[in-house]
Amino acid sequence: MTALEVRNLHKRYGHHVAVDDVSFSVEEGEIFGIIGPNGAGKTTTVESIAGLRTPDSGSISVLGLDPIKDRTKVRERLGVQLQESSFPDAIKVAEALDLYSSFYRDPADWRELMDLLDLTGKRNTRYKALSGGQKQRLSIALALVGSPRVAILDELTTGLDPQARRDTWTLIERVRDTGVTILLVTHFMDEAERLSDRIAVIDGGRVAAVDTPAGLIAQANAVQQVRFRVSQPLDERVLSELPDVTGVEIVEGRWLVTGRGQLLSNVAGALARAQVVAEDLRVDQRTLDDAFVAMTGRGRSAGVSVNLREDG
Ligand SMILES: Nc1ncnc2c1ncn2[C@@H]1O[C@H](COP(=O)(O)OP(=O)(O)OP(=O)(O)O)[C@@H](O)[C@H]1O
Repeated sequence: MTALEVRNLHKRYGHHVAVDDVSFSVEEGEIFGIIGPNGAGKTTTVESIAGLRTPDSGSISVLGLDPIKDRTKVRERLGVQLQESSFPDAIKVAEALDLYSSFYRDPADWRELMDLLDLTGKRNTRYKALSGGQKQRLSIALALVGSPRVAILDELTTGLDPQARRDTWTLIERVRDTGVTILLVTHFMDEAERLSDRIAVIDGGRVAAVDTPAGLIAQANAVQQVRFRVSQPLDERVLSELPDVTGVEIVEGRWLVTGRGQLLSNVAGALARAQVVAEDLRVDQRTLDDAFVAMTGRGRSAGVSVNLREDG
């Protein structure tokens, strides 16, 4: 069943068009990522889904309900963790969870949630005394306390250290495993790639592509490189004449082959046919980050955080 359906969404602020004909749908049980440069219209889109902004035109359905007309019913079913949530400094973790759960007719067991989010040891700690990671985990817990069927998580791991980010990812997967559909807005390509079943790339208020992470990487057909040394002489044309190869260089005895598509298997096949053994073979693995840059023409300078994969 479709959990979320956004059709031809438009939203402008004065003369500025923030969202320009955005459409996508999210199936129940999916983690659906939204990525895009700063100012792309991501927050405006998810806040419209949450009923916090009124679109100029287009339609939104959350589990078959309209976020504006059916506001109360949507609130019962949709959990929202937005950017920069803040709570009263003096409130304690358990108090905040207890208070928020009282807003819902059929809340989750907040003690279980506190446990799931590894906050039980901090139950009597005041908000101001929590670390950044603990505050973030509390805001996720509060987004889930109403037992939502759909959760919106906006910039989930901004400001967290690498270990806390990984712990948060594991946690989100656990939440998804309980059947919650998750809409994840993120600047972090590694986060989107690791967590999302499918991703929408939004750029300039428009959807540039919707696909699985692997599909987006393949669609972008980004440039790849294969590097190796050879122990026997090799005619450069064996490689330069291969389909999809755009460049061959030899730098200090090291071959560097640049190309697209099935570069690695093409190069490996050509070397095998020439009976040349490649040594110290390295492949620059393509990531979602490369696909994003290829699709939007933007990288770090546009405010996109680039996280190199550890195995990259
Ligand atoms: N309340 C507002 N009034 C005027 N302009 C706004 C308002 N909110 C957003 N905008 C503008 O609309 C555009 C889209 O903003 P939005 O916050 O949706 O983008 P975003 O993709 O979430 O960006 P970021 O990644 O920086 O959070 C931006 O150019 C922004 O400056």
